[in-house]
Amino acid sequence: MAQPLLEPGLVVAGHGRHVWVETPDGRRLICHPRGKKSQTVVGDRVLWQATQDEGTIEKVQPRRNLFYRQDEIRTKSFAANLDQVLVLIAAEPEFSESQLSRALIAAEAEKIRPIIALNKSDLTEPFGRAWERMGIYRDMGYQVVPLALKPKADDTAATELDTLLPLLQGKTTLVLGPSGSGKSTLINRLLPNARVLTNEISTALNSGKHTTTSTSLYWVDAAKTTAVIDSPGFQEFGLNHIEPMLLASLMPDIKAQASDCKFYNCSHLHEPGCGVISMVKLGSSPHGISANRYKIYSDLFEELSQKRY
Ligand SMILES: Nc1nc2c(ncn2[C@@H]2O[C@H](COP(=O)(O)OP(=O)(O)OP(=O)(O)O)[C@@H](O)[C@H]2O)c(=O)[nH]1
Ligand SMILES: [Zn+2]
Repeated sequence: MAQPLLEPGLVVAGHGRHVWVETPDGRRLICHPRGKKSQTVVGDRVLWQATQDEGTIEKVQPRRNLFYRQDEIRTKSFAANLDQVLVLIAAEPEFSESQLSRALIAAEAEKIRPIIALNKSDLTEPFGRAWERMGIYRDMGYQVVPLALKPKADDTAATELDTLLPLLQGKTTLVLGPSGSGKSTLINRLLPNARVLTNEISTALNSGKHTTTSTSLYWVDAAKTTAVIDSPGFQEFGLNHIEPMLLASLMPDIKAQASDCKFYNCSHLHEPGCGVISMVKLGSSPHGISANRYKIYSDLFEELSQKRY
């Protein structure tokens, strides 16, 4: 008997154990994983085999990287093979530096370039304050892009996406952002049909039973070279897979001082002669570490030390 034909595909949406796979010629079909253990996530390149009108995933190609999210109970992978992560925050509501730092650490851990976009530049005063708070992140080398995705005032000049679009071109970008930062506005501006697609995906994957939104990959251009991945409604990134002793190397401001420590295995929490601790005292002077960032470091170190599973 001839070997059944395996076809290539890209996972473009996932919900529970069912995924939507897109074929190179643009067809989309529901696929189920083979066996209980195997798991596929959005962005996975797979080989699948047709079964009646659906498919079975036979093989997941090796991943370049993998991103995690976490809820109260467990950590789950949810997106793979990313070129970059766009962390969207806004002048209002005031963003949490802890949440921002966690997103940056998650990206660093997978060696994915993060871009920070600060939305609502039309809100002059809060934006000015927020832009200032971003100063230390710019000093760390992160690119921070100002945006006005949907200004309240009728200021059309400010609505341009010109600064952002070239950064997305030809890449697969995971868009992350806290509620209210303008993520839906961004997705809708990049792809006016996204909402329609979301409904289509929910219907396909849930047979219309309920409409829990899922992580989805959208093509921004007709040639399918530029993609954004949207993962609605989640707050926490899975960081539990990170060794606490690696944390400093994933935070550029801490890392820059960690070579000055007396002990090679310094945790930068209490050791004498610690290069990091001495720089915290300098606050956010050019080479200092802000008290806020150091607190984020020590809190997260503690968290990662406790939750080892
Ligand atoms: N002033 C101003 N308001 C904006 C801008 N971009 C988005 N908004 C508004 O901010 C609010 C939140 O935007 P959404 O796109 O719904 O934000 P979201 O991140 O998807 O939030 P959730 O729907 O809660 O996940 C909406 O009222 C938008 O109209 C902007 O550039 N300037
Ligand atoms: Zn140290």
